[in-house]
Amino acid sequence: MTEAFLTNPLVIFDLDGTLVDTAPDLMDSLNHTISAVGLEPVTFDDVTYLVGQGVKVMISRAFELRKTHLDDETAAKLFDRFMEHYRAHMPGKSTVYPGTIACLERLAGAGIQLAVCTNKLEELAFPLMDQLGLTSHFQVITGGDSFAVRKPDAGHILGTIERAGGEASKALMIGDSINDILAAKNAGIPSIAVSFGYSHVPAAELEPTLVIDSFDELTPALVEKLFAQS
Ligand SMILES: O=C(O)COP(=O)(O)O
Ligand SMILES: [Mg+2]
Repeated sequence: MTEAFLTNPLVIFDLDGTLVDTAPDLMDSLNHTISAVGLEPVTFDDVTYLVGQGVKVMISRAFELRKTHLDDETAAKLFDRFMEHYRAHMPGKSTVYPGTIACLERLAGAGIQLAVCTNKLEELAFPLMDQLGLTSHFQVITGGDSFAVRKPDAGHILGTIERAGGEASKALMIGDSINDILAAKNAGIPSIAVSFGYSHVPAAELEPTLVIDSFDELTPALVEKLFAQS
């Protein structure tokens, strides 16, 4: 119910590994990319190490995994190769996690504002969200290149809150990786870690305010409780 809140709270979602299971496509495009230089394909087990800091970091980490040097010129070429492949196959096998849409509708119905704060580049995040029918649920979507900094820098979250017309004292971050939880801590806001994403350690070890195993658990009452505690 809208009157549950005096000011409009803002719930900020991460994208990859939180709203959308993008790993199969990220891995397909990454393997297509690194095959150009003969690097051995990565596997699904590597996802938690590779994903979280955007495309450039993902490519450089694949080279680290294979103990191979990556020079700047090759990195630039491989970045273009990744972008072309990922864009061409979008939305591919990526799916919205179960219970997500119902959760977004439940929160919005209670007068909660919704935003996305992803390290994915805008030119990938925006069309992917469009194609999965997610865009209209959010007031604001910011990507890894929307500001001069990105998660885990507080500036990414604070910039998202500002664009949404929200207040840090009434904002909550929900994500799957250390970058999300650290960014929330750096911004001084509570956080929820989802246990089903691409974290390299169990969600509880990220030390969020709370861990959830499904969006079915995320209710307006829970959001209100977290603000009351913080
Ligand atoms: O694309 C990435 O590496 C991370 O994206 P995310 O911030 O939405 O998890
Ligand atoms: Mg993520």
